[in-house]
Amino acid sequence: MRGVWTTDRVRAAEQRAFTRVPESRLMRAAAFAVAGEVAALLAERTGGVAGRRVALLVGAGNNGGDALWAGAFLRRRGVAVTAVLLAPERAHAEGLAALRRAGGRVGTELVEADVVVDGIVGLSARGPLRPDAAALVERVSAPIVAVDLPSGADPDTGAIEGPAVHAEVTVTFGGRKPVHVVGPGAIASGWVRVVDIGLGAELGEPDAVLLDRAEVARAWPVPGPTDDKYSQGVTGVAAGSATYPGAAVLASGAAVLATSGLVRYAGTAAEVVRTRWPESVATGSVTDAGRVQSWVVGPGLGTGKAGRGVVAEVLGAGVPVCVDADAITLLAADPALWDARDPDTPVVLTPHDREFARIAGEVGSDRIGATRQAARTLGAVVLLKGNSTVVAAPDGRVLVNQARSAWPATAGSGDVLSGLIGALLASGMDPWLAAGCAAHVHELAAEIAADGAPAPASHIVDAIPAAIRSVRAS
Ligand SMILES: NC(=O)C1=CN([C@@H]2O[C@H](COP(=O)(O)OP(=O)(O)OC[C@H]3O[C@@H](n4cnc5c(N)ncnc54)[C@H](OP(=O)(O)O)[C@@H]3O)[C@@H](O)[C@H]2O)[C@@H](O)CC1
Ligand SMILES: [K+]
Repeated sequence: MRGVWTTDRVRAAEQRAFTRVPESRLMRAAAFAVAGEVAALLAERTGGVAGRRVALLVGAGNNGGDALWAGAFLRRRGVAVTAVLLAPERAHAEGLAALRRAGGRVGTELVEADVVVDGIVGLSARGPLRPDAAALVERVSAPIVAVDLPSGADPDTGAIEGPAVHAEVTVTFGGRKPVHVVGPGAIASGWVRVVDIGLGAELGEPDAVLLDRAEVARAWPVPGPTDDKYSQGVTGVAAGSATYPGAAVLASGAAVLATSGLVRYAGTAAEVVRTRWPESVATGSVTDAGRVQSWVVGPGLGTGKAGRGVVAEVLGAGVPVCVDADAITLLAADPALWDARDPDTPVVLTPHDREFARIAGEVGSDRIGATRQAARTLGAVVLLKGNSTVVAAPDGRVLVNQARSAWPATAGSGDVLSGLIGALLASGMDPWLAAGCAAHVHELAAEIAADGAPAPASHIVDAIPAAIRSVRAS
């Protein structure tokens, strides 16, 4: 798992590292990596490095120092470097001297450049770009390499509440920060390159993790020679209605394709589900469904009395439950429904922002913090949907699944995700990991289904086997 650390943690690691390595050496290591990335981008965009032009946007702190040192390294490769100082009297003195020694130019006006380096602000960033920096960034048309993070984005939340840099590449040090993985900052970061400048060992346990594809592959249930349809887990799906059977078909289909376990559908869309997924066992009610190892409840269920009864029944069934869509709305409107919950069985809630607001208050700008808090308060795994999906467990663990495209954002897509989660819960997987693995495969299936053009949720279901195959081949 790749880690994500908040700025407090990075600062603490930095202080520990300074007892072994002088600050200036860490800065030069950071700057050297930035220079390498700038040279690679120059070569990719212009076919060469020597003789190309780079402008450095330099703020008042060490982020600007990194940029100035990177400029000095680029001079050695024959690049024409001009530093634009936003706060000339506070620019990093050593970095400035190094750039001047190497033959770099220094000014306060933006010049024509093939690549621009954003050294305006890094870990000490507060709020959006200030007007002078914003005016400068607005005039940049060349691709930008951001030092540590795109200036104007909040390092700890990825929130962008005004003008900000939108980078092609971000070079960061030691480990990812929340800005690189969540919120608009994750998009503004562009491609993120993490460089270990000697901080890695000092960082300790991460605040959040990103699941690697290989980890999803290892966790995904694969039947062994002694397994049968029951030992792989039986997923119950309580979703959809006779009038709106779509959600039932999508959630059941996702569960059918996710594992080799059995799927039992319970609800008024039984006829349609049985026709579309003949391998499932479809009955009219939860009471008649028989034994299951997990329930998925909510998609297309409706928010009336009948839906309420179904939610109460599955919450009291003594098996893990994935609570989605209408079931979340029902729980929010009637907290007494929680009383039906078996306290020993895990619940995974899968809200989008509006559902989250109903059950746990407005998400706000700190998506990781809000999800972690909700998981603790509700005593449930909470999966907050979004461009980056955040999954928090009641014990404080957080994982982030970053989308590579926006294709999953389509009608019915959430029904597919809940079916996948339900099947993994039935297999006995840790609920937090189950939600993370399901989000990963869901996103990949959407990408495969889309293949560059919009794909409806039913095609996302059909792409699940290809997504699992692709994950397992990694
Ligand atoms: N961690 C590590 O191990 C290593 C870290 N290193 C590097 O150090 C960087 C952190 O440097 P840092 O702490 O000196 O401050 P930094 O981020 O440059 O900010 C400078 C000043 O900008 C201002 N400012 C604030 N908000 C603003 C805004 N929105 N728009 C415009 N300006 C704004 C504010 O000044 P103010 O005007 O408020 O006094 C602030 O003090 C880190 O990101 C990495 O690049 C590497 O060198 C080596 C290893
Ligand atoms: K920056």
